Amino acid sequence: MASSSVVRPFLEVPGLTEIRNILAQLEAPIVSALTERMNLPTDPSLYSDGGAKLLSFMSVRESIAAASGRYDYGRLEYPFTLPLIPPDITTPSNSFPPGRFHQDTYSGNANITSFYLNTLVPFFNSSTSFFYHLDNSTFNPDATFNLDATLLALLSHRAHIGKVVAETKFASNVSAITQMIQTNDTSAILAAVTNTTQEASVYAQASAAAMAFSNAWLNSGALELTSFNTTLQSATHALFQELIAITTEIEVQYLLQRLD
Ligand SMILES: O=C(O)C(=O)C[C@]1(C(=O)O)C=C[C@@H](O)C=C1
Repeated sequence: MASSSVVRPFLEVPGLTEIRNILAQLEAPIVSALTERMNLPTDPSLYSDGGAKLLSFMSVRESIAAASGRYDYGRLEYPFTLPLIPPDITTPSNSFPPGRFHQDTYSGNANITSFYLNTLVPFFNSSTSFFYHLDNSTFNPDATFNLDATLLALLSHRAHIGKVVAETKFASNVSAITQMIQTNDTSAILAAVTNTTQEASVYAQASAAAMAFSNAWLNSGALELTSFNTTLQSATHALFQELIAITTEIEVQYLLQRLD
């Protein structure tokens, strides 16, 4: 992992249209993982400790992932259980011109974990499992935590792409946003990064993905209630609503530190 003493590469961020395409490409994997997870029964004891068991499961995976560079500079993947990469510091000899990625200290992972445990886990109440066990057992804690970890990593990656969304917005509106940063005007920054038309299009795409996945599961003869479609739509909507809020907060926090 890069450290603050190592010279970091100059990473230029893509334009807004390209980044929105990148965000859109994460919708199907997220809804797919959500659909899978909703079709595994949940032993309530797995989460009765406020998520401690899940985080301890993830910490082992994240240590292995860190060793292979998953959380390195510019990867836009931030661990839930390990220290974060040190921030960039702008100096006269090491300037960060608009359009160049600038690492800050903020992570949205605590918000993602709390949303996951409090809002999404209650949707995970399937009584059947797609794992077939000859002894008819349905509980499978390892498979369950694996999907949780996969889904959480996808949500986190998607939300932290907000850092490059923020950078590209900064580059296209430097003087106004610089003034907002200098006056610490969080509400003006929030207004500058919010685009409700784009949010509506994210909801529509996520909803279309949910429809396609639930139809695929139902058509495959999966042991699903016919209400699965509606339940998946509700979970998907709740998820994307929160994901957009967390992405937006990551954008605001990134900009507040942009000139540091
Ligand atoms: O596409 C943007 O402009 C973003 O800032 C990303 C995003 C999102 O999370 O999808 C977040 C906030 C905006 O209000 C709209 C969409």
